[in-house]
Amino acid sequence: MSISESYAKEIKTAFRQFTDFPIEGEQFEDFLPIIGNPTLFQKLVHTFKTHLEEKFGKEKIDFIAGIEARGLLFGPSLALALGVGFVPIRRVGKLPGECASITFTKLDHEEIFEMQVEAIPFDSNVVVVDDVLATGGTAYAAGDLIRQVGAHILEYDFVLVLDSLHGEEKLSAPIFSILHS
Ligand SMILES: O=P(O)(O)OC[C@H]1O[C@H](OP(=O)(O)OP(=O)(O)O)[C@H](O)[C@@H]1O
Ligand SMILES: Nc1ncnc2[nH]cnc12
Repeated sequence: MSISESYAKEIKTAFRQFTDFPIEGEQFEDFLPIIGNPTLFQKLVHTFKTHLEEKFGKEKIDFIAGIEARGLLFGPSLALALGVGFVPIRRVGKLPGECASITFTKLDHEEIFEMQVEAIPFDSNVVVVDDVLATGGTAYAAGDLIRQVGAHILEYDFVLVLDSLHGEEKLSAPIFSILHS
């Protein structure tokens, strides 16, 4: 078994499943135990870093953009490991200054996400990160914000993709995921 396969196996085991969260009928995949364990957290960051450096080299990525809430928890660590900047994508009303904005649907409600327009210079190359890709609405919205400021999405990186929800079909940039289920 390769190092990346063995790390992926450990990361998979650490996910916890919660039934009927956040609403009835949903099976929630909780990745927080991974970042609660420094050894696993290192392995998570190492897996993304190794993949991104192999695919894009050390120079091409300008920013990691992390999606609220869980993309904000490991995105900065990955950005630091890669030696690139980190930019947060947050729910409306949390970021000061001029923001790009997008409205989308998440489960049973509407959400508005924002990104500061001066956070990413025109023409920058960005990797968007989050814990889980489910229906793809959140990741699509994040991608729209990146494009609104004239930057490019090199790739979306997830810890887990829920293949049965076909979120990938909504996205117009490549996807990398440590795990699929
Ligand atoms: O692909 P989608 O169907 O859009 O779902 C994926 C999103 O859902 C989860 O966030 P959630 O809103 O549950 O958590 P948060 O309130 O902590 O951001 C997850 O962290 C992703 O951001
Ligand atoms: N099943 C799930 N687990 C974790 N995050 C999610 N976001 C949407 N669906 C999810």
